[in-house]
Amino acid sequence: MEAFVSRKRRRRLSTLDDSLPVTTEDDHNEDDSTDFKLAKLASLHPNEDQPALLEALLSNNGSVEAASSCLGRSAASIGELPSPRKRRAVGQGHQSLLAPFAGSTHPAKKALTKKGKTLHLYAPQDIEAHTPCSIIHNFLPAVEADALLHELLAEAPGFKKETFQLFDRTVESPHTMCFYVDSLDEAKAQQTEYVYNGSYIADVRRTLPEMLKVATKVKSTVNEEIQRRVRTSYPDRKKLKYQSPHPWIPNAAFVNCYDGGGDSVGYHSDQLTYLGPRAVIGSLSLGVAREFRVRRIVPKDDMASDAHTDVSTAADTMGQISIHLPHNSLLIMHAEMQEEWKHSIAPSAAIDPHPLAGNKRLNITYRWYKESLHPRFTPRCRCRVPAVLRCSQRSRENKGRYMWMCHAGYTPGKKGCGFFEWAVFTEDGEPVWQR
Ligand SMILES: O=C(O)CCC(=O)C(=O)O
Ligand SMILES: [Fe+2]
Repeated sequence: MEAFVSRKRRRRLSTLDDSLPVTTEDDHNEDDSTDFKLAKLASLHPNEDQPALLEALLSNNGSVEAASSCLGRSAASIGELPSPRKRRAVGQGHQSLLAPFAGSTHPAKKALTKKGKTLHLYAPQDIEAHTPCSIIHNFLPAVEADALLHELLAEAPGFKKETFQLFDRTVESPHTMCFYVDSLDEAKAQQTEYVYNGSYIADVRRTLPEMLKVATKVKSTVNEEIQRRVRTSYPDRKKLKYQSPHPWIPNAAFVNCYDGGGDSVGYHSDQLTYLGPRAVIGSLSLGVAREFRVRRIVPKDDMASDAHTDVSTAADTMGQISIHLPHNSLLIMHAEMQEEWKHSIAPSAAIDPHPLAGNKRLNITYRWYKESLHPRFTPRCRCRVPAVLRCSQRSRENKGRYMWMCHAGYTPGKKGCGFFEWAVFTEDGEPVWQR
């Protein structure tokens, strides 16, 4: 904090400042620009990411002090804990249906998970009742799944690790991946127009023949599943606010490769920038079976009320659910997933090698890139880079609101401009441009 207080004040940046009310509580600081306030907060809460800091600032009317105490209530309790939290070992055995919920067409009202615990789910009925996902086992005829796996195994040695920025550290994802689109024109546009983590993707490939064939089946199944979910699980049997009423069209895919149990992907929500609100994703697993873990996002305000919650355990407040993803299973992440839950592929101490893939798991996440969210339409930040679309998840006050933000914070070596603008969408999730 000292360093920031004693250093020369930075130039006031306009856009974010305009959207943030300047508080009178912070008497001496009311001239501080928002990025200065963010920097102060970041120095006080190094474990928080920039969006979380910004949300804390927003929901505390721009007061660094109030935002810090809101974020800090949980951090302060670290010292009070007598010992590091002990994780209880969880049985890995297969399970039959969760009897009381079997046959239910509605998601259970009461959370089944508890702080620090992992609930393992295998049966499709349980998965759809307790998570925002549905799963179809043995999705493709066996020969087709094998052909697709062969096609991807031949590609995988050329895949790369993704890099992203965590404050001033550049971090590599602990698995490799590659991006595929359906036409050469689209690949060119992706390489020159679409920005991810502040840079362009150099290696964008054309969807392979087996992938394309399978995409047709994924498309019809995902659309059927969306309709079924609306009928069986959503209030008044209506699609969610901001969810598209149109059929889902898979036109892009990230293919992930996990080579051995050590490869993984940490908890995250998928970027909505080009998919829009309430995105649906079809995720096909091939090769080694792995655990897909999901957990509900808990607003910071709720966590703060738990005296024994610290920053490291906060994520675990509600516990997590592990979904077993065997070879040839299609997982559908429904419209409520990205905004309200996070997901990950957990590292695994032991895996069963697959006859074709050995230690590898290949995964295709089919996505629908919306033309209306092409970067030629979306706002640019002051770094002149298309802004990133995020959903406010951590503060109760702004929960569910969408915002356009400077891409930085995710970009290796870039500092960012602090750009922020609330995003406006129609009921059907189409962007409404304010300019
Ligand atoms: O490998 C998986 O099943 C999930 C991958 C994932 O989360 C992603 O590509 O965003
Ligand atoms: Fe993801």
